[in-house]
This record gives sequence, C-alpha cells and structure tokens, in this order.
Amino acid sequence: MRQWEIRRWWTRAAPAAEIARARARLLRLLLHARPVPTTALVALHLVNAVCPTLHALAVGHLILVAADASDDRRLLWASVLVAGLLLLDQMAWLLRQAVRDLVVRQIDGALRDTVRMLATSAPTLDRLETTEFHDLAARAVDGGISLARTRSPGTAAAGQLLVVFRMLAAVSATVLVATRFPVLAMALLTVSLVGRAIVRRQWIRLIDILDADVEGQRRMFYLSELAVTGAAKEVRMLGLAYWVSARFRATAISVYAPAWRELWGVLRRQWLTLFLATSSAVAALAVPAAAVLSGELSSGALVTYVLAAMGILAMSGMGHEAYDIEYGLRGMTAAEQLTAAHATTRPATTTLLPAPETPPVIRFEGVSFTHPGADRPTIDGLCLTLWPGQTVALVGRNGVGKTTFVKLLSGLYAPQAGRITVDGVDVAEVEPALWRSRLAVLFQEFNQYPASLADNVALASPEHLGDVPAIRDALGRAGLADLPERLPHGLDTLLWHEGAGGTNLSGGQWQRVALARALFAVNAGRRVLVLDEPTAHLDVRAEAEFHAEVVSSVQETTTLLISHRLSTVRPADRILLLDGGRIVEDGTHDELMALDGEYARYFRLQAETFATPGSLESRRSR
Ligand SMILES: Nc1ncnc2c1ncn2[C@@H]1O[C@H](COP(=O)(O)OP(=O)(O)OP(=O)(O)O)[C@@H](O)[C@H]1O
Repeated sequence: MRQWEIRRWWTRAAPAAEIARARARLLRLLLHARPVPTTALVALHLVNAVCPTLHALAVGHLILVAADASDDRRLLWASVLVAGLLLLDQMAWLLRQAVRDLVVRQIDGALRDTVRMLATSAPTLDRLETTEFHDLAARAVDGGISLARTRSPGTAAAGQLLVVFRMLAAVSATVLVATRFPVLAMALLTVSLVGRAIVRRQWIRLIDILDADVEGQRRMFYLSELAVTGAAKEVRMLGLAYWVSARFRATAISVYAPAWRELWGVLRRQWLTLFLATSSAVAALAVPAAAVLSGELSSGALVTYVLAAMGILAMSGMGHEAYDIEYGLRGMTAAEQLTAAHATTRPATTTLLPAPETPPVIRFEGVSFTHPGADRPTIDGLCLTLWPGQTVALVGRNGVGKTTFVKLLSGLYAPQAGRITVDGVDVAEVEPALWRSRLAVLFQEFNQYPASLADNVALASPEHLGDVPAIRDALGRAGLADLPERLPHGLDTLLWHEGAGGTNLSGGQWQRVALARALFAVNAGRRVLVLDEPTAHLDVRAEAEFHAEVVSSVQETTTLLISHRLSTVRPADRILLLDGGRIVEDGTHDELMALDGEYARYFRLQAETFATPGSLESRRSR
C-alpha cells in the first residue's frame, strides 16, 4: 500500500478505533456497580440474546410436528418448548429492567461520588473556581433528565451492554439463517449494521449541537436557580417571576432551537432507514417463501428462517438507545477529563510543621495572585510578617483583595509568585490539610450546615465532635449561651427548617454559631484565628462589645481580623491597609491616625457619618 493510501485508510479507521475504545470504556464503567447485580444483568442479557434464535427453531419444529397429527405427545412437548422459551424470554426481560436500573444507579452514584470528592478534596480553590471545572463537573453528573429520559453515564454503560448482546443475538440469528441462505443472512446483517450506523450518526450530531452551547446551558442553570431558595426572596419582592420565566424560555429556545431543527431534519431523512428496513424485511420474507414455493423448504422451516431473519433486523433500529449511549458517553468523558486534570496533581509532601502548641511566625514574601480571567493581580508582591499572638486587622475598600489574602493564608489559593512561610517552612511544601488543621477561620460567607446545633459548632474540629462542655463554652463566648435552652431539642436541635423537627436561626444568630465554630477550633488547639467580617450581621451592642467579649478572650493565638467597621478593628495591636495588592499602611490605630493617610480618612468619614446626620451627603456633594 502506498503511503497516502495508508494514511487514507488510517483516517477512516481511526474514528472506528476511537469508537471501539470509547465503547470498551463504557463497558468498564459496569465495574463501578456491585458484582452481583452486574453478573445478574449479564446473565439475563444472555438469556434474552439466545432465546429468539432458539424460539425460531422451536416454532419451526412445532409446525413440523403439528403437520404430523399422529403423535400427540411430540406435539405437546413441542408446544411446551415454544411456550417455555417465550416465558423464559419474557421473565428475563422483566427482571432485566429492575436489575438494569439498580446497576445504572450504582454506576451514577459512584461517578457522582468521584466528582464530589474531586470538588471537596482539591487542595486549593483556584482550579475549582474555573468555568472549565464547573462545566466538566456539570456534564459529568448530567443525567439528561430535562430531556425526558435518563441519559446518564450509567444508562450509557447499560445501553452499551444491551448493544453487545443485541449483536450476539443478531450473530446467532445470522448463523441460523446462513445454514440455508448464506447470502441473505450476510445481506441482512450488513443492512442492519449500516442502518444502525446511520441512526447513530444522526443522533450524535444532535448531541454535538446541544453540547456546543455551553454558555446557553449556563444561563439556563443560573436562571433556574433564581426560582428556588436564596434568590427566590428577592425575585418575589421585586415581582420578577415573569421576567425570570420569560428569560428562561427565551434562553431555552435559543439553546434547543438548533437541536429541534436538526431533529426535524433527522425525521425527514428517515426515508433512507425506512427504505433499508422495508426492503430487507421484504427480502427476509420473500427469499424463504420462494424456497417453499419451489418445494425446497417446508412450511415449518419457513417460519424458523423468517423469525431468525427478523432477529437480525432487530439490530438496525435503536435510535433512542444510540442517543442515550452517546449522551451518557459524553458525561463519562467529562468525568474522565475532570479526574485526569484534577486528581492527585499535588505531589505527596512530607515536610512537617513545627509543634502546634504556640502560634507561628507567618511571613508573606513577595506573594502575588491573579484570579483566572482577571487582567491584573489582586495580590501583587505582598510582603508581611504576622507575629505570634498579635491581633492584626486588615482593612481596605470593597474588592481590594482581603478575602483573597485570607484564602492565600489558609492555603486555599497557592501563590503564583513569592511564598508564604510558617516558622520558616514554605506552606507549598506542607500537606495542605496539615497546615489547615492549624487554622480556625470564620469566612465572610460561612456555611450553615443542615446538622444539629452541636455539630454546627464542633465540625470545626471533627475529632472533637460530641465534646459538649467545649461546645457550650464556644457558644457562650460567641454570645449564644442561652440558645440551646431556647431551642426545642437543645444542642441536638436540627438547624435546618426543611428537616423533620428542624428549625432555622436569624442571620445574626447564624453568624454567632459560625463564630462559635471558629472559637471551638481555637479551644481545640488551633493557634491562628481568622475572622472575615465577623460583625457584619451583629447588632450594635454586640458589635461594640465584640473586641472585649470575643477577641480579647482568645489567648495565645494570632488573630487576623477583617472588617469594614473600623470601630471593630480599632483596638487591634496592628492595623494593615491593603491597596493595589500590597500593604500600604501598617501601625496601631493611633499611629495610623497620626500618619493622616487613607486609614485616617476612612475612620473620620465613618465617625462623622455617625456623629452628624446628613454629613455623608454634604461630604459627597463637596
Ligand atoms: N473566584 C474569583 N474569580 C475571579 N475574580 C475573583 C474571584 N474572587 C474574587 N475575585 C476578584 O478579586 C478581587 C478581590 O476580591 P476579594 O473578595 O478578595 O475582595 P475583598 O477585599 O474581600 O472585598 P469585600 O470587601 O467586598 O469583601 C475582586 O475584584 C473580585 O472581583
């Protein structure tokens, strides 16, 4: 073969090889289900694959025996055999549906678990926050349920197994027909396979179109989120129901319209598959019938060959199955890409941190970090030392990078330049979980766990779950000493109003529970406490007492406090002003006021706003 011919052959064969590899990967997914249901499913498929051919033979035999009216016993046994095979086939089919559903659920459950683990155990957040991760994760767990049928990877794997056994059934029927009509048998098998390939190609095109509009699908997702909890409050207040519904409808139409057009085209092009199916059915009837007419074939054998020929043709349809398999295959591919890109990308590290008993010296050495898609760094060559036991406040405008700083400090983002050291050890060389186990962090957007009050506090240090005295102590220090007594089941009250017997808390109470969680972690031995906007939901009295009641009560701990309320940060040992990605002012409140810089201006502005009604307006108009 000349070189260009080899290349042409290869480009034709490569997609076929790719399809075969993808099919093998789909079948391997079956290993994610438990062995007993998977084995049962294979066995039931086997019964359904051989029964039609055996049935064709048995019916042919029955007709032969029936023609010979002299032997009633043989007729009885032939009838029993036909009925028995039919019954066996039907029973296997019925059982197969239930076992298949179980296997599908187990496979999908295992895949969802993998994606969940990838999302929750990735050492840093930066990659999780990329749209690439979200799109792949959404595709991996997408069961195509909105398209009226389940089209998950599990469905695809079960569908692929069905195809394998349909193929086996077709081959066994082909062998039977070929014993008498070899040309007809090969022609029917070829037409069946070509018919299936055409149908498959048409459905793949449809999925390509749907998958291409990722942006549209994202818009649909966010719009549908607006209709449920969280945002639903504002949607109702502003009367946006019609706006949400109209936007969703318009987006759905723009996402699905190209697919509907393609579907219409697929239906119009069905004449080819219809022609193939009809002509092969006619041939399957005509060729054996001609043999009967010429006296070469008995009427019993005619029925056997016609039934077997129909068994070969059963292979060709399968439009929906082809669609389900292709749709689920894309989900499986997304899960594989996700795993390849995000699993165990961090080499195992063995560097240990110094003893955890005392707060460490934390240094930021020329640290820079740019968010994906941003054109400038949020943190830009930042240098800073946090000395043990100090209370340090970090202040700055909205969006200046305070939360980003906290995420860098807690190892949730990795510096893209520079390094962060803990007692001289580079955090990048330490197992992330080890460093994080030294920190107690109250995030600005803290979690409200659908769990008991006790667990909502103790989850900060899961090894101390159930330590009731420590939980009560943390609640007391967060200003919630009497909360358990006011709840129906005390510390065991489920803080989730959707759960049976559950209840919900106010915004401020939730913030105090989150604060108690951080204080519980300090109690459990964590020597670095980070509080990001801890007073945002607190009332005026609680805010005024926050430093005396909470911050001062924390001993032998380095505390990093972030707040826009400068009265909250005023008593700190040290106040840092973040701007342009760096610390631009650093000192005590008095020192910074004397410096008369940006901090002093913010502070006076806040103080004035409270002192003189209308002063903010007069200042703005200046
Ligand atoms: N996941 C993200 N992807 C892209 N950009 C981000 C992401 N998170 C934050 N940013 C951007 O980084 C900048 C700093 O955000 P950050 O949340 O750290 O600010 P902040 O100082 O804590 O703000 P605030 O005072 O409003 O809480 C902002 O401009 C924000 O738009």
